[in-house]
Amino acid sequence: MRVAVVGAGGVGGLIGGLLARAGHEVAFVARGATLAALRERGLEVESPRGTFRVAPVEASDDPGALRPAEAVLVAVKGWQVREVAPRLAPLLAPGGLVLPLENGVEAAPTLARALGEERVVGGLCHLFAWTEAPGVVKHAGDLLRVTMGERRGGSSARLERLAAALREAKVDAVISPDIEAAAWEKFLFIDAFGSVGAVTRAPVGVVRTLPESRALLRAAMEETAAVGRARGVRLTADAVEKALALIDAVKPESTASMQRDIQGGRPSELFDQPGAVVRLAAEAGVDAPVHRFLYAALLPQETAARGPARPVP
Ligand SMILES: NC(=O)C1=CN([C@@H]2O[C@H](COP(=O)(O)OP(=O)(O)OC[C@H]3O[C@@H](n4cnc5c(N)ncnc54)[C@H](OP(=O)(O)O)[C@@H]3O)[C@@H](O)[C@H]2O)C=CC1
Ligand SMILES: CC(C)(CO)C(=O)C(=O)O
Repeated sequence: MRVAVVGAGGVGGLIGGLLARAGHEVAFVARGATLAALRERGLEVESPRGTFRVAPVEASDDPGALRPAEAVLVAVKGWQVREVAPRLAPLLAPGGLVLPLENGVEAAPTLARALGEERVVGGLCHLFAWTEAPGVVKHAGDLLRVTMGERRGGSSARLERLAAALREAKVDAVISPDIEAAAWEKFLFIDAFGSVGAVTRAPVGVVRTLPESRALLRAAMEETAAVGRARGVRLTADAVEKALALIDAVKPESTASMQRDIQGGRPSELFDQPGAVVRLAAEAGVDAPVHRFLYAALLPQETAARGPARPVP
């Protein structure tokens, strides 16, 4: 299968690298130091599912310079989706699909507005990966799952083909009957994990153990679930309990990627996670005081990292 991966960072480098190792034809949209490294040395992946190098690597910073693909995997940060979406049309082969892998719940609608509803499926991933150096990706732990689904619900032949390719690549591919609910389930987990982690500056083992910070985690999750339900998302009654169980299953020293970006003084997905909850709550007429606090408390640091310009929602 020919696959294009937009963004060769933690998620895109790992999944694209594994697909290439399994014999699929993979092209990357990358830029700057990452593009230079891919062209000079190829892509290096270190994962419990194998440590290997892919070389040569087909890569460009211009989506129009790459041959179209049957599947386009979008693995940039949430705010970067809005920047790249209008440039991706030339990457899509006739009948090709776009799969977003971002945290948050806005990547798929953003891509659908830019590329057409029919082109875009829903998606998300569960894994811990990061860029060690440009073109060098590390993956830790057993978790390596991609969940996807047609946005109108259920599966399709095109998703089955992509799932088969991912499984050949040793990625656990799951097709969800309700991808919107699956995305919100991940969202209420990751937003609370990252936002409360960033505000407390503590790893999950500390946050989940102190009763006061555990209560904040739960309150954030309940608020996000209420916003989702007000918007018609079919979250199960035990969605918050399931998200808390996931928090309890994570290694105690873990932090979420948004939290690491905030603590590292880098631009983060603040506007795509707690900022999005505040925005989506206002649209749905739901009060979201916990997220208004989390967002306000983290905004000065985000502004310092980005300068005064905010990404356009
Ligand atoms: N890392 C993880 O473990 C997980 C992450 N996620 C989610 O996946 C998404 C991606 O995260 P992650 O992989 O960690 O992010 P990274 O920052 O590691 O990777 C994103 C990559 O996309 C590149 N990029 C951004 N814009 C462009 C562009 N216009 N053209 C070419 N390349 C571009 C970036 O380049 P540059 O460095 O130049 O900006 C970077 O290499 C996020 O939404 C995250 O929340 C979900 C589950 C787990
Ligand atoms: C917690 C984790 C690794 C789970 O997939 C994640 O999504 C993130 O850190 O952004």
